[in-house]
Parts: sequence; C-alpha cells; structure tokens
Amino acid sequence: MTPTIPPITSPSSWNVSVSNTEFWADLAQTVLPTYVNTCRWFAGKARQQTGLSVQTIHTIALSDGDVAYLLILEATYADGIPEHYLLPLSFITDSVSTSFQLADVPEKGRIGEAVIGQVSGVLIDAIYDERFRQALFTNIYSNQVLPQSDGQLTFHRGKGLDEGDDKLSSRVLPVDSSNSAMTFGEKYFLKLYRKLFRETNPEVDMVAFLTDESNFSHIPAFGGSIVWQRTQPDTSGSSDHSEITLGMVQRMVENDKDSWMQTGDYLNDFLYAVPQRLFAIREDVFDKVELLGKRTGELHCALYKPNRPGAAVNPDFAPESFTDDYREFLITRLQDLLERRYALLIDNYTKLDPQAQRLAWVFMEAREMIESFINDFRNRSIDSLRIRIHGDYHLGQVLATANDFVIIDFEGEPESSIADRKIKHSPLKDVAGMIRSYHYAVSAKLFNSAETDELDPDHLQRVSDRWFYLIRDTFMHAYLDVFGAPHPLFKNNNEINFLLLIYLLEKAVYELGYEISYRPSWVKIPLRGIIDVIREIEKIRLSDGPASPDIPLLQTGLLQSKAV
Ligand SMILES: Nc1ncnc2c1ncn2[C@@H]1O[C@H](COP(=O)(O)OP(=O)(O)O)[C@@H](O)[C@H]1O
Ligand SMILES: O=P(O)(O)O[C@H]1O[C@H](CO)[C@@H](O[C@H]2O[C@H](CO)[C@@H](O)[C@H](O)[C@H]2O)[C@H](O)[C@H]1O
Repeated sequence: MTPTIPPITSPSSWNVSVSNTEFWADLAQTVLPTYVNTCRWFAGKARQQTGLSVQTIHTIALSDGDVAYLLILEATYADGIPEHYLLPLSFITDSVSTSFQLADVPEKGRIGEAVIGQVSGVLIDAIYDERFRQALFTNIYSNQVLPQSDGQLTFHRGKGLDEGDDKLSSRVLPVDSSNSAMTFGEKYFLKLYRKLFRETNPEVDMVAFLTDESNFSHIPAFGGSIVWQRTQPDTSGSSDHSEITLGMVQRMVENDKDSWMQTGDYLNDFLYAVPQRLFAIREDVFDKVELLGKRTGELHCALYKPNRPGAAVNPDFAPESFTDDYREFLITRLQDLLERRYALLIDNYTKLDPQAQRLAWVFMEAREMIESFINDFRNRSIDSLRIRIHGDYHLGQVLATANDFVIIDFEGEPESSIADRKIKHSPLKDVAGMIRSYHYAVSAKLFNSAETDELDPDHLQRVSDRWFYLIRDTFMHAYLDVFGAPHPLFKNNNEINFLLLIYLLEKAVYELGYEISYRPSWVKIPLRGIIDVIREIEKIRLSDGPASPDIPLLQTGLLQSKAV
C-alpha cells in the first residue's frame, strides 16, 4: 500500500459505486498506477507507460449483501497497443463480516485507504476476500449468467467439478506468477487471468480438446470457466461480441513440487560434488528426465490428429505444413523480437554486471549473422509438420506427482497475442522450451551457489555444459522414441536440428526480455543460451556449401542414430 497518498474519497456508498465515474477516474490517476507496478502480473513494468484507466466495471454480489467489482484496466504505452488487465476490488471496512479479517490480507493485496460513502476502509485485491472467492466458485458451480452493463459474465461448470462440492473453503495460493491462483477444498484450482485478450484463452481450448478428444491423462481435468461475453465494441472499435476468458477451474493435482524444484533438488547432489571434482548424477535423475521426455512425446501425439478420410476435421487442431505464410510469420516475429531485445539490452546495459555485459557484447556483435540465419528459413526445404502445442513449456509447467508428471498452464507465451498463441508450430518449439529449462536449472544452481564461489568460471561452465548435454540428450532420446520411425511430424534429423535451433534461439531471446524485466541478476542465463545457438550457427556457416548442404548440429551422435 502507498501510505503517502491520502485516502480516496467518494460521497456515494460502495454498493452503488459502479456508476460513480469520477471515483474510478480518481482511483486510476492516484493509487492504481503505483499499485499495479508492484504486481507480478502486470507485464508493462519495463515499458514506457502513458496512462491507466478503468475501462469496464462488472459487479459481483457477495453472500452478505456486499459487492465486489471486477475492474478491467486499460494500460497505454508510448509504443505498441494498449493492454487490458483484470483487477477484482473489495472495500473492507469494520462492518465487513467477522469471518474476514483485514489482517489476513497480505501487503501486496492492499491497494489503498479510502473513505467511501463516509465509511473508512481499505481497498484490496478481492482475491484476498473469502466472500469474493466463494462468489466466483458458487457462480461456476451453478452455471450462473450475470448481466452487466457491457454484456454478461458467464460462469460455466465443467465435467471435472463434482456434484455436492458447492461449499468448500478457499485460500489464495502463494504462487508468484502472471495470474492469480486459488484453491477450493484443496480439490479444485481456480486461475484468474490477469492480462486479458479479446478471444477465448488458448488454455481453455487446449484443456477441453485434450479432455474430450484424446486419452492423454497427464493434465488436470477441466472444472469450468468464467467468460465475459461483450456486447459493446472495445476502444479499437472492433469486434462487438468477443468472448474474454477471465478464469478457469481445474482439478487440483496433489504434488510435492513442480519439476523445476524437483530438478533443483536433484542438482544439489551434483552441486555438492563439483568442488570435489566429482561428476555425480543419480540414476533416478535420468529416469525422471526420460519419463518427462516420454510424457512430452505423448502430449504431442495427443495433439497430432491427422485428417482421417471420412472423419470430421477439427481445423483448430489439424496438422499443417510449413507454409510460406507461417515462415514469414516466424521470421517477422523473430526479427521483431530481436529488434526489441537489442533495444531493451542497450537501454539496460549499464545495469548489467560485467560478466553479463561481456555476454551481451557477443550477442550484439552476432546480430548480422543471426539475422541472416533467420532469413535462411524463408527458402530452406522443410517437410515437417506443425500442430497446436503447449507454447510456454518449461519445468515450472510440469507438476511432479508421486511417480509421474502432470502438465499445466496451456496459456501459451505471456508476451504474445492470443491469436499468435493459437498458431501451429513444430512441437520442437516445446522441446526447445524444455531444453532451455534444463539449461536454466543447471546454470541457476551452479552459478548462484556459495559452494562454487571459489571455482574457476571456465571450469564451472564446462561442468555445467556436461550436465546439460547429458540431460538434454536423454530427454530428446525418450521424446523421439515415443513416435517411432518414420516420425509423423519430423522429416529427418537435419530438419529436427534446424528447427530446434530456430526455436531455441527464439526462446532464449524471449527469455532475455523476461529476465531483464523480472530477474535482472539472471540475464546471463538466456544470454549463454543465445551464445550456444550462435556457436551452432557458426558451425552451419562453416559447413554449408555445395559439398555438405546440411549436417546435423546438436548432439550429432544421438540424432543420427535415430532412424527418422
Ligand atoms: N491443477 C493444479 N493443481 C495444483 N496446483 C496447480 C494446478 N495448476 C497450477 N498449479 C500451481 O499454480 C502455479 C501457477 O499455475 P500456472 O498454471 O502455471 O499459472 P500461470 O499461468 O499464472 O503461470 C503452478 O506453478 C502450480 O504450482
Ligand atoms: O510460468 P509463466 O507462464 O509465468 O512463464 C514465464 O515465467 C517463467 C519463470 O517462472 C519463465 O521461465 C524461465 O524461467 C524458468 C525458471 O524460473 C525456466 O525454467 C524457463 O526455462 C525460463 O524460460 C517463462 O519464460 C515465462 O514465460
């Protein structure tokens, strides 16, 4: 909460504030900009913000007669299109039900003090209000439709929400991510989306497809959704009937941790052995990596639906070739991403530590070579296929259960538009995501630990690379094994390697922006990833020629041995 700002005041009472435009304008100009910039879910922090306004307000009735509001905030920037965010708001006063205590609201949930209708209280993010959480869940359970001034809120109950589960106690999960998460009776997981788009969230599409049209059981079952069906045009004047997904319920998965944390635990053995010049990996680490490779392959098999003669085609999921349009899309996207990242890197260069600055230089000096590698993609022969994929696949998106894995968060890349997140890619984009994540895991562990402080950085780099390559190849091996030969989605090893490099580059460049915005001390990790790809591109440039038009690049032994 920002104590320097005096309390917001409004003459009308909280329950009728929805129509008090002056109050919302005041809020948007005073406390809200400071508040949203403290929130992990607000992605505009690193951009030059030019304004914040309350675009739409939905009213949600609470069981004690009070109300909460769902604010749709519009954030504008010096460049690029505006973004929209969901902020649920409750006003907590002394008269609020005794079951709810202001003391239970963490500092990060407190927006500011206010005097509304002559009553003093605190405006909070309503996810911390048990009454609001109950209202969301009860509305989903009973398939409610709530008319609003702009369209309606439609609460939909899915197959995974059991009869009789309408009164479960809830809590906010302490996950720090791009959305907000809560649980009901420790049985259901409700995700409230923060950054909003004019279309159905791909996560709902993907989870529904996998639940209804495949036997893939390594995702949590679908429990329902919250959708805002608009009737009014948005500020751009386009689309007057868009469906905006605000939330989704899934079954809660009993898990100890996600695979990021599990891998981190496994890496502890490795870390402690490094100063003794021992290379320690337990067999069960390889077993886990193999199992994740297998589950990833199975996920892609479930998402791969060839058009069978006579069978109804679901065009949203039918495989497609590497068309000129797709190539152009990917090239433009990568070029644009690179341009934005170079600019961001230059703007933030002086804030980087000397080692990160050296890596940044290598990246900057390789710009021309990277761009010509990307341009090559336009004319290269590619006969592999594209399908719908996870899109933001990394170790944090895989929950580790007692003996297996459950894959979550099918929302796609947070930085992309929803339309772009639904574009079909080679599934190697997901594979590249997981490979990058293993690289992150070992780098974060080895380079951020007291145990290795005294070690020569070059030696540490070699040790880290050894672990990474072993794990990467184990994952790839298990992944490719799922499909057998010939592989239905990849033409041959050359294509696998080329596409992997393209997606590895894209992912690492994407991550560079993520780290500059959220974890500047980790910037070195994606920079090292980018430099790895640069080294591989250099090898292609050396080998590309009439005599050897293509050679397998990554872990040649492994990939050549697979008959695809
Ligand atoms: N179905 C589930 N069961 C249990 N925990 C879950 C479930 N889905 C997500 N989580 C937990 O919540 C965290 C955030 O969920 P995620 O879908 O990744 O949200 P975000 O889109 O905000 O990143 C996960 O890392 C995991 O710890
Ligand atoms: O989980 P999100 O959808 O919010 O994904 C974003 O945040 C991730 C970090 O939590 C980020 O992932 C990067 O860091 C991970 C380790 O924390 C690492 O495993 C991933 O490989 C790396 O990309 C992700 O990129 C971002 O979209």
